[in-house]
Amino acid sequence: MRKVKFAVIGAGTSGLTAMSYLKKLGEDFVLIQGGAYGTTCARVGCMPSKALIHAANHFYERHHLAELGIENSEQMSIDMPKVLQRVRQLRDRFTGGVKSGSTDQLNSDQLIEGYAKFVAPNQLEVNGEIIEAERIIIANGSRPVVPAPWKAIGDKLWTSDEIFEQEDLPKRIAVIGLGVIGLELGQALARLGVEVTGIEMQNTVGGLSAPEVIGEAVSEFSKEFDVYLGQAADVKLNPENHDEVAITLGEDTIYVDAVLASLGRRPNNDNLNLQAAGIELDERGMPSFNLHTSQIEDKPIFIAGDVNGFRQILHEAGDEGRMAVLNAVSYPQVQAYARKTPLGVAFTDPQIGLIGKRYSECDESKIASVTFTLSCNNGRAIVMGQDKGAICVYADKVSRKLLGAELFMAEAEHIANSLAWMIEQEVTVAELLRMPFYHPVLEEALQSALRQLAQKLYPEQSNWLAAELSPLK
Ligand SMILES: Cc1cc2nc3c(=O)[nH]c(=O)nc-3n(C[C@H](O)[C@H](O)[C@H](O)COP(=O)(O)OP(=O)(O)OC[C@H]3O[C@@H](n4cnc5c(N)ncnc54)[C@H](O)[C@@H]3O)c2cc1C
Ligand SMILES: NC(=O)c1ccc[n+]([C@@H]2O[C@H](COP(=O)([O-])OP(=O)(O)OC[C@H]3O[C@@H](n4cnc5c(N)ncnc54)[C@H](O)[C@@H]3O)[C@@H](O)[C@H]2O)c1
Repeated sequence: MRKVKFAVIGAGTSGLTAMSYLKKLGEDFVLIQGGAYGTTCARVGCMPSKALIHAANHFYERHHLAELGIENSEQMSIDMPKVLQRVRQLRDRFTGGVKSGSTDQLNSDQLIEGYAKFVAPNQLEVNGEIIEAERIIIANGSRPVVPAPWKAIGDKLWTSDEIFEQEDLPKRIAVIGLGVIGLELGQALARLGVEVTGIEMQNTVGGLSAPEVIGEAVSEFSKEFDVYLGQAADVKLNPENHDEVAITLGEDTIYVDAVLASLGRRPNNDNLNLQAAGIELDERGMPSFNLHTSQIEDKPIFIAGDVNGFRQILHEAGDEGRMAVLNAVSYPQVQAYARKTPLGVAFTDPQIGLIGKRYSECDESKIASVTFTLSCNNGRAIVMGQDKGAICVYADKVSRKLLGAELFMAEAEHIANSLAWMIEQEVTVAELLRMPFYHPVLEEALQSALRQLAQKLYPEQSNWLAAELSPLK
């Protein structure tokens, strides 16, 4: 048996953040990593997906160059194996960078390769070895949801773990689940020339909840690939041709060459035998933990990153790793930390930005909201050929503070970040309007939406000409 003060399970973004702090402090720790190194983000997540999207968007631009007077662009062709090879080259560069700055720097006492599971409240077993740790940080991530019956289609079933490994792409792919992964990859595949069928069981895409923004998004994506909403799909091999997958959607059957399942990600806590640590699990198999401390019950055990099932995105995984390690070090004293304003971006074209409270989470009687469509009048969007999409902004009627926004517009990533900072600062709509907006920029669409919102929020304000200026103090 090995005894250590700290054990960190999982060398992903969250676990590495925690480990690096323990290393800096010169603490006695082990990092236990099962599976490939380099983090989900760099290996099969954020980075390879953005590399594929980048190539797809450049290729797709050929359809719009003629209207700018640039000729012959429609004759461009694509070398798919080369596109996929570049994705893997970039992935290797990113994972190499992660590894050289983290796990490669650990000695054999600090790094254990293998899958950890609890055998007692403070004991983990890895490869038959028992590690006794005073404090444990669980950061072992998540994996794609794959319905068991779908596995019958064998290697025609892909998730984000398999897609970037392909040497080439087939003619027809069904993307089932149009959340963030399904939309990002589905649109990229379509832009690379694959016939994509997108299927989503809810009546929305990409996590949007503001009705008019959903409408704009569905209408835009439907121009590039077939979109079926409110449909649960049945997936089987075509009994008459095992080279094909048959997807049943109500009365219809669609035949494809492969299926990309993008149905969400399941926390990996189920491979940890948490019951042996005396941890109670709820009906979904999740432990009870504090979102502000990362602590599980009152135990010296902390849970961070995708495995806690809270917000499965990178900056949250990093924050939770920080919170978990600070509290693991100070245990039994634990500090509660504020969570940051929710912020999500889908790297589609146009992009989706979800900031602050979701529109669907708001009590409509307590908010004022405005939806501004980009086709209305935004000079920069028109010049860029991006005058499509919509912005929904909403604020509390009493405090007049901005509560959230749902964006479907070009380069939403930048406005989404700025809006998250503003909501974090609890600004009112009037305060926001008193900030500078450059011309001609896409932010002017936000300014237009905020002006309309202000008309609703400040009915007493008769002179908006003055209201956008701050008197000199
Ligand atoms: C296709 C895709 C695109 C994405 N794009 C974005 C994006 O653009 N922006 C964004 O913010 N987020 C994005 N994400 C989400 C982001 O990648 C994750 O939120 C983040 O990587 C989670 O980090 P983590 O540390 O919790 O887990 P991980 O990085 O998954 O690390 C957990 C590690 O623990 C290991 N492990 C599992 N079980 C055990 C065990 N029992 N013992 C030891 N080790 C174990 C796993 O093998 C893994 O290496 C994307 C995800 C995917 C799949
Ligand atoms: N840009 C980003 O930040 C980014 C990109 C990719 C992934 N991620 C993270 O990865 C996580 C997983 O992404 P995801 O897109 O797989 O999950 P998701 O939860 O965003 O979307 C899954 C979608 O699949 C649908 N679905 C589930 N079962 C279905 C079925 N049987 N038939 C049809 N539709 C079904 C759900 O209704 C949902 O809309 C997300 O939580 C996200 O935060 C982030």
